[in-house]
Amino acid sequence: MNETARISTLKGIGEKTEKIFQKAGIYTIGDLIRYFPRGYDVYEEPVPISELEEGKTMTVTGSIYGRIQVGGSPKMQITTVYLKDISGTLKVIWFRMPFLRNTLAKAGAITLRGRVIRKKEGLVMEHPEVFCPASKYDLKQDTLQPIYPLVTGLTNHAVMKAVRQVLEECDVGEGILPKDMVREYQLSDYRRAIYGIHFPKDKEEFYHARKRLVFEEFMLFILSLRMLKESEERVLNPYCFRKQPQIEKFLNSLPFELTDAQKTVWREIKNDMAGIHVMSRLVQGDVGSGKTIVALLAMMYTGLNGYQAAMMAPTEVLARQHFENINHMLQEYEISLKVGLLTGSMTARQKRIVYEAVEAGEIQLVIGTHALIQEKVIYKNLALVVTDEQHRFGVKQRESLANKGVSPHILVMSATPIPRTLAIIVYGDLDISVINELPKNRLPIKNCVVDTGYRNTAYRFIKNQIAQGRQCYVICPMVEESETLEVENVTDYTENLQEIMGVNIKVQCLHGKMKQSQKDEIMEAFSKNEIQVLVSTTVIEVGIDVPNSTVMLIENAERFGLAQLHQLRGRVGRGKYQSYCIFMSASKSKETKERLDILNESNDGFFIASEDLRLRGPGDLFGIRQSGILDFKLGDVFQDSQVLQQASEVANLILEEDPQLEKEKYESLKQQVQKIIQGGMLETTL
Ligand SMILES: Nc1ncnc2c1ncn2[C@@H]1O[C@H](COP(=O)(O)OP(=O)(O)OP(=O)(O)O)[C@@H](O)[C@H]1O
Repeated sequence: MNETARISTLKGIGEKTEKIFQKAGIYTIGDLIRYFPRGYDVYEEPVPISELEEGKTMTVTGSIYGRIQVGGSPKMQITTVYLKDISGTLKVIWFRMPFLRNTLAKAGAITLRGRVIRKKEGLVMEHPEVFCPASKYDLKQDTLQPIYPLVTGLTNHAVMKAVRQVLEECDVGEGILPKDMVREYQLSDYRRAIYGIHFPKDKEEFYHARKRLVFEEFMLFILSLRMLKESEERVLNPYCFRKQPQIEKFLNSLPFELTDAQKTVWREIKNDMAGIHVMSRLVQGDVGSGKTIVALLAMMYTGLNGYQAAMMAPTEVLARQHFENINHMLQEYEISLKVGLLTGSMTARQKRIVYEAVEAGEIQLVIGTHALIQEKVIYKNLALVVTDEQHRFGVKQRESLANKGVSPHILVMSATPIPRTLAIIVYGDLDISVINELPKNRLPIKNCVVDTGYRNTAYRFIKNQIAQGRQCYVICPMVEESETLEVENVTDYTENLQEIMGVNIKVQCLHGKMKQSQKDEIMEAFSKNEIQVLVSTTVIEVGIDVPNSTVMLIENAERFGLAQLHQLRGRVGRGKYQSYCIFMSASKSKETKERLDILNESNDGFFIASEDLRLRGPGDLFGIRQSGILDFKLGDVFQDSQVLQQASEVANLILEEDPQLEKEKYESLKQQVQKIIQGGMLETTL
């Protein structure tokens, strides 16, 4: 019997049963071997009847006391007995098992394992598994019994029986990992791993079995991804980028020096742009780490080389902010490049003027929302597109540009703090740069978590900061599921706060329902310090950069996720002044406190992400899981991040040693990789 044999070759699986197995996706012996349990049931030591607990599955040993009754209807016969031990008596019932009567009648001591429920007459054990004589239970005690995912008609027992038969009669092979690697990483032998995942003797055996299989699963995936990437034809770089002395001059005259991390990333980008192939690079860095300046450098570099660059921002407010900043810098440093803004809310006439200038090449740098790509903008010679991860510059957009005859360099900016190995998987088709340090002049943000009783003190603190020339954000209490209420809420809150702050301080609200032009005006006034306190919903979450703002007061902090709070807090602490974040919470729950304390303790996005993971479990960290990219059969990219790291290292080593997997020892590995690539299983990632 080999792996490709149909499961009907197994004893006891006829045509009808085969169909049921097929519904669960099990066609062959190989499918069955890799039909892993979704959990395990532990057969614990029997307890005295008096210690049984309602709602639990438990085990008791005793002897039958009194008569064995079989009643109910002919269709639903119910067998009822009483089991007795020295601590008490328990009623036990079985459904549709009248034949048990004979076994039970002859039994001495028996062991029963089943769910305990409460009925009128007291605790009852319903439909338990019978071990007769009681000593039969010894074999099962302390073992882990697999619980398989099931479909209608398929019982756990049927899967267990079939798997057991296969493992007894079939050679499961040696797996795809070469022996030397198994030894080096102290992985379990493949046969033992397969046996151990289905029928582990104990938790340790399960752990080792799972580790081996997860390792294999991750490595296969990463290897396939890399090989696919290698085999893909990368577009040759049609652009000619030369050194631009003006860039060096600009860098030298900036009021700050780039951090080492920024310098490295900038070098990587320059190399890419002058390289053989078109760039596809992700720049990852925590909030405020200085990604934007690197993107601006890349854009200037493009412009100075005689090409056009486009930057797609996630919101109009942000697009305008980038537009103002870059314009300001170009003027200040006398760089003669022209910048255009293109957003959805502009009038048709305003847009047409920009379109024409872009087409004529009079504008070299275009900043905008995704209107940049969606609408019919014709570029004279587009050579760079900067975008953010929310607008992942996917295959589709690339195609739509390619159709217009352009394949620009692509630069994606991301503030999502995910580990590098994971980033390699999530952003499979991009090269990755990491800005892993904050600018030197930064003072760590001082945090505090307080209850609403502290509000007046917080307001006094804000007044004090404003008296010193600084500015503040207040994130308004959230109102669930009602945008209208939320608007009312922000407006009322603002009026109230204005009264408290007095006439010399300008308090202004900002919310998503406002007209774009109004939002722009407010943001501009705020960046000029004509407004001192900005009361806002979370619209300011992404990317707003006003370094003079030093206080962030977040009302109802308990209602936000950790990642979102970290992004919000990232709006302060962006300049040379000491900044503060006040998380105000109306909740007294212990969990909320524990969550907010994490932010109180640390300003590090990676740490916060990992703590978020620890508290919430591998639910949906930053929405990545929702994308469906990371659905592995056994492995969990968050929980098994160490194994992922190792698997990634090994994949690298293998490809370095044998890029085409031609050596004999990699034969089965190669077969699996080809199966994955040809089966299109990686398409969601690329
Ligand atoms: N090396 C540096 N030294 C000092 N200040 C810097 C440095 N690099 C950038 N800055 C300043 O720090 C602030 C934050 O930088 P930037 O907006 O580029 O961060 P970011 O990584 O894009 O942040 P976010 O993810 O929050 O949008 C800006 O005001 C910028 O001018």
